[in-house]
Amino acid sequence: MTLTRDAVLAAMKDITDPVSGSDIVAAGLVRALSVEGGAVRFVLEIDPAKADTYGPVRDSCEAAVKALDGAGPVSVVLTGHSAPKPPPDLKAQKAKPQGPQSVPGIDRIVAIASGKGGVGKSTVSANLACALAAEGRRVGLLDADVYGPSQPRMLGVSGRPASPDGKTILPLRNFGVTMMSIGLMTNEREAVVWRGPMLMGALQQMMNQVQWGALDVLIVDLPPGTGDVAMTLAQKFTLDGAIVVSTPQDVALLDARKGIDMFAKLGTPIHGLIENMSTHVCSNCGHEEHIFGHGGVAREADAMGVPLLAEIPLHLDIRTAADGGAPIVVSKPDSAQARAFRDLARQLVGAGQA
Ligand SMILES: Nc1ncnc2c1ncn2[C@@H]1O[C@H](COP(=O)(O)OP(=O)(O)OP(=O)(O)O)[C@@H](O)[C@H]1O
Repeated sequence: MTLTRDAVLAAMKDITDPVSGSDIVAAGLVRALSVEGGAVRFVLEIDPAKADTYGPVRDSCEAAVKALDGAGPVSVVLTGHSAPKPPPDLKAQKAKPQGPQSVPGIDRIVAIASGKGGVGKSTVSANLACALAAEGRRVGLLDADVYGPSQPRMLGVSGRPASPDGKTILPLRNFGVTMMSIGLMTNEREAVVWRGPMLMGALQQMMNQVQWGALDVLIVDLPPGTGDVAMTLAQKFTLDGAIVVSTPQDVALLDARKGIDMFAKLGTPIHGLIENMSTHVCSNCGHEEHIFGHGGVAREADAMGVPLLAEIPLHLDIRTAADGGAPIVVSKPDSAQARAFRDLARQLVGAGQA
């Protein structure tokens, strides 16, 4: 049975908001609900001062949704709706000027965004970073997906980053890419309350306290959608450009358009669109088919006057490589699939964008 948003919301109707006394759905706590296949993600927007009270509520939500027919992985994150007094560890934030800043040592910052989750933004980011490294570029990859960090797995790194002096953070490194993930700063099983100031503090820490070294380009893998992280990043740091990843489906394109609009409003140049899961090539017989349609992203790019940077095929090897901790660009560098990413990297380098 296909799981629907309505079924998810109905399942939580019996869970009471301990503050207002009404159910959590009616109290308006459930935000950013996304149901894709069986995977369910949403945030509970709460008063950060009451984070402890809401821990059990979060657990009840997770249990109620998991019990539904067709439910797969369920992720519920607590997030704060009011800005409390900044905690004392945000001194760095106060000292910084207000406008977008560049980061010393980092020549370019390029954000990889998507309107919709699951379109392959992290896969594209990992492969692009590795392909740029193979071109001899000094590349950093910041996994800023606070809701589902995936770069440590994709780049095959584990362990927590060290901070020998308590001030600087030593990033991880593999395949020539220097990598850091906001997700590595939190305990995996801990519900994180990403309050606005905390998010800003975390991003600033990632940019300024991680020892990136000298980089030609820092790729930032954003969370899906047009949320706080993308906006904070664009407002606080000088972004050289954004790349928006979409599948050819109308629904993904609709969201991709929102992403492009957001960057346009924030004054971030759009380097272009990438169509992911474009053509499917059967790994047995080589037959090509267009599972999600084809050419939709090219038409959209044309209509919006932004370049179509690449069409990445939907191929089993891309998924198994990413899941196995060595992106296709590294594990099968001569395959047609890897070539799509390598051409993309060369194109960006040629244009002075990476
Ligand atoms: N071109 C492709 N061919 C085959 N599998 C792909 C391709 N691109 C991505 N995938 C697979 O699709 C799944 C989702 O990809 P990924 O995690 O990169 O998406 P995302 O947009 O970053 O998702 P989210 O931001 O919601 O976490 C992964 O299992 C990945 O391996």
